[in-house]
Amino acid sequence: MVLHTAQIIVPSALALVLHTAQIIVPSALALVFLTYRLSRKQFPLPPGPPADPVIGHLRSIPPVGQDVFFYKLGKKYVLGKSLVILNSVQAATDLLDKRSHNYSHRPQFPVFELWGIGDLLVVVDYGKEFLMQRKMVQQYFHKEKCQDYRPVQLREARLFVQNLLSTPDHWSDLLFRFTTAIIIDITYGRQVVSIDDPYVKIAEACAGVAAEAGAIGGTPVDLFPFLRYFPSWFPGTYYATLARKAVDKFQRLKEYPFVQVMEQMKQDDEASIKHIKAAAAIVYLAGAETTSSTLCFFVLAMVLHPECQQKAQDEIDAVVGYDRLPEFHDRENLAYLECLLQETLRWFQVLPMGVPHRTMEDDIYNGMLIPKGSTVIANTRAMTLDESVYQDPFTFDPTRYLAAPAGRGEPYPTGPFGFGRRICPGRHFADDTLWIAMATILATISIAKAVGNDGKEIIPDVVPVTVGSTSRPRPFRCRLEARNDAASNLLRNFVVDGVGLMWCHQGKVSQAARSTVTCVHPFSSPFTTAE
Ligand code: HEM
Repeated sequence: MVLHTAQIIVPSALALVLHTAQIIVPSALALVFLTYRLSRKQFPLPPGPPADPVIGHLRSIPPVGQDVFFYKLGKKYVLGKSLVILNSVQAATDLLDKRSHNYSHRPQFPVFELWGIGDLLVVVDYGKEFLMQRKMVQQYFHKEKCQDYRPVQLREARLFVQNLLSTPDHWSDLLFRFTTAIIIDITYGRQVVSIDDPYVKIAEACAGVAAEAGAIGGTPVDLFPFLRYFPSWFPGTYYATLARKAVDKFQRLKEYPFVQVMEQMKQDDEASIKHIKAAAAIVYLAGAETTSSTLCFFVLAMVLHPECQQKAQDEIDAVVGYDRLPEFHDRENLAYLECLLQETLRWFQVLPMGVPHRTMEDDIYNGMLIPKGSTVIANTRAMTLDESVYQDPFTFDPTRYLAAPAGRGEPYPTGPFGFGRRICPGRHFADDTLWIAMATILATISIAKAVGNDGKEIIPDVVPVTVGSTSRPRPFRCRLEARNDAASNLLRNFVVDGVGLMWCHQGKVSQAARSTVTCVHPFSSPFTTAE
């Protein structure tokens, strides 16, 4: 017997629900289930599009561009059943924030389990293990604590632009190394000084695998976990096979840095070692690629909108001047740059559909039943394109946030960092990294369209590539040059402990060149006797 076939279609822009899998159960069991369901029958399931028998809507979900697919569908349907897509900030805050006690679980993630990292915070189900890891990460990344890491972020931002000017064509690789270097320094207490640093290589390898791994919680093997036990020739097992091949890369991400830290370790009990290892690994995994991809969107926006770049540079020149580089304390005086950062987060998101949540219990929302165990997805892409909130939502326009008459006073985007008890614990830290990177780049670098062999400017494609759950701009070329002599001199003169760090060119630098910038290293500090 096929369950959950009936759907009521209610046009609305709120959200929608899809039946990812309709289950065939023996009739006795179905009877129990149906009796149970009859008592809830006064509340309709949210509507969704027509489904196939057995596999439900599996065939209708595209492998790429799911955020826009759900955004368009959300204009037609309201909340639904097994897979609930929330397309409005209102629905997401009502459910994921205000009823977070019921919406903080995660669905099963067989792909992560096959990688051997099913115990990491981002995928671990709500419970004891979650609370332990979440507390640990939050303890080191709450807003005030993040100020401790600013010296490292500042140093790396300046090293990044120095290296950018030496090898401008590698700008997107350098961005990844920039965000990874910060994470590695504050997490494991190690300064990245070489282009071939093993920590960066490990992060790169894992990011590469994750980019090909399908939507988080949305691959056939996530929707039908039993597929993991089927041979690789069986339809729908592709992502399980891929995951098995990558297991060693993720184990290395978890183990390698930790082994290094163990050498400095005092004795500790086994349970805390396990939690610390997992918490450090998720920071390593979740922190670098997300931030560097957001910065790639920023570079794209600057190439396509030179007028916005000019406005931000004029503001920086007026506030910071020409004889120093931006510092964190300048932030409060750079209102346009603030809007530019927020507009970058709204324009495109690195995780346009966040990470799926799951309900613990049945819930009634706006007269509709959201059954226990539903997978709930906050579709941030749809929220940031909501015409009732943002005028011309596809246009990159930082002034939209300014009060009238300069702008329209539209709200900063809600959702790029998720919702409720699972909201990104690294958001304050990421915000600082994004800000100092943008401020330093704009103060020193001019970003322009590349010129092709035909002498014409190359206009990059604005539509990002969304593979699986993550989005980033399609690879594009651009022209990056020092803005003026003052900027060149400031960069040339920026040194760490008296020695400029051009690690892109020099490979490794000597111990003497290493920074003495001090900061607390969250996950190594519990072990080390003296830092
Ligand atoms: C621009 C950069 C970033 C973006 C856009 C971003 C976005 C997100 C989103 C959308 C989620 C899912 C939230 C939810 O389930 O509702 C998430 C979770 C998470 N993020 Fe971030 N993130 C960023 C940077 C970081 C950084 C720098 C760190 C570490 C320091 C970090 C650590 C985590 C962790 C540990 C989780 C899992 C939280 C949980 O499941 O309880 N993220 N992030």
